[in-house]
Formats: sequence, C-alpha cells, structure tokens
Amino acid sequence: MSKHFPAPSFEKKIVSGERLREAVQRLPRPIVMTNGVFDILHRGHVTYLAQAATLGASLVVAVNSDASVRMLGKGDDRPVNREEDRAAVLAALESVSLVTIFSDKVPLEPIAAVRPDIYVKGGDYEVEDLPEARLVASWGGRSCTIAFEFERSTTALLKKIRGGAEK
Ligand SMILES: Nc1ncnc2c1ncn2[C@@H]1O[C@H](COP(=O)(O)OP(=O)(O)OP(=O)(O)O)[C@@H](O)[C@H]1O
Ligand SMILES: O=P(O)(O)O[C@@H]1O[C@H]([C@H](O)CO)[C@@H](O)[C@H](O)[C@@H]1O
Repeated sequence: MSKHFPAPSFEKKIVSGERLREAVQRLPRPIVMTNGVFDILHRGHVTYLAQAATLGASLVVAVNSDASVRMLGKGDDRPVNREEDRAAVLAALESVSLVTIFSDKVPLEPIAAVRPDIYVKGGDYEVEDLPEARLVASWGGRSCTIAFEFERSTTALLKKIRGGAEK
C-alpha cells in the first residue's frame, strides 16, 4: 500500500489574481517582482531568481498563462509545460515567495495588485522599453535588469532535445 502525502507546502505560494492583493499584504517588504514564461526551468532562471530575491525581502513571480504564452509567438508547440506545472516548479524554489498566473500579454494587472518596490527582468531586456517599469515608477518603485551569468534558454534546450546543433 502506498503512503498518502498531503499537498506540499510550496503549493500554498500559488495564488490567483483575485487573491493576490490580499496575499501580498502578508509579505515582508521591500517586495521584488518579476514575470516570465519559465517553460523549462534552467540554471539561468534559478540564478536570476536567486539574485532578484536578494534585492528585497520577498520575491513575487507572475508566470504567463498558456494562452498568454501563445500570444508571444514562441512557437505552436509552446509552452511545453502547462501553466499549473510551471507555477508549481517556481513555487518550490527557496528564492520565490509567491507565484501568480496572468493572462494578458503584458503583466500590468498583477503588478498593479502587488505594487512592488522593485521590478526586475533579465539582461535580455532594457528597462526603458518596459511598460511595466513605467507603471512601477508611478508609485515610486524602481526597475532594473540582471545580467545573464549563464547563457541558457528553453529554446536552446528544446533544440538540443530535438536533435539540433546546440551544445
Ligand atoms: N540565461 C538566463 N540568465 C538570466 N536570466 C534569464 C536567462 N534566461 C531567461 N532569463 C530571464 O528569466 C525570465 C524568464 O525568461 P524566459 O522564460 O523567456 O526564458 P528563456 O529560457 O529565454 O525562454 P525562451 O527560450 O522560451 O525564450 C525573464 O525575465 C528572462 O529575462
Ligand atoms: O519569459 P519572457 O519571455 O521574458 O517573459 C515575457 O516578458 C514580457 C516583458 O515583461 C516585457 O513586457 C511580458 O510582456 C511577457 O508576457 C512575458 O512575461
């Protein structure tokens, strides 16, 4: 007979858009926030999230819904991992305090609900180009990018798995 386990405690870090505003009230500040697809988690992602977490006392991650990933044009076969799985993997990370799934192309709604002190993206973005940064600035928050330490990507991993040339 196999033992029955309760749901792992990290599942409690996943909150719906409706519960986000209230859940954030319980987090220590300053709050750092980021967003992304995080389809197949790799070393670049986990390093980036650990570094982002050091910028404040809590890290909130907004993860794209499957429908919003399809709006980004990453390919007909993306995402590989469905939204609830991507959210669970992120929630299991020590660096991550809260995870929410968002449905729009740009995560302005969850950012407005969280009102982070610091908004962060990876070094593949420029702060000046981000509508999220303009929103966060409206309540006095700041935004920054974190340079890549490891050149990794989900797209490159998929190419490798599927027999492409990536190492
Ligand atoms: N190698 C990396 N190092 C640091 N940060 C990264 C790296 N890859 C992605 N990021 C950051 O992680 C977040 C999620 O990125 P994303 O899901 O687009 O990763 P990806 O592996 O580049 O995916 P894809 O290949 O599907 O575009 C973004 O904020 C991005 O800037
Ligand atoms: O994982 P990605 O592709 O880095 O995440 C995207 O980031 C976009 C970014 O915040 C610029 O607006 C966002 O709009 C998009 O929905 C993905 O989260």
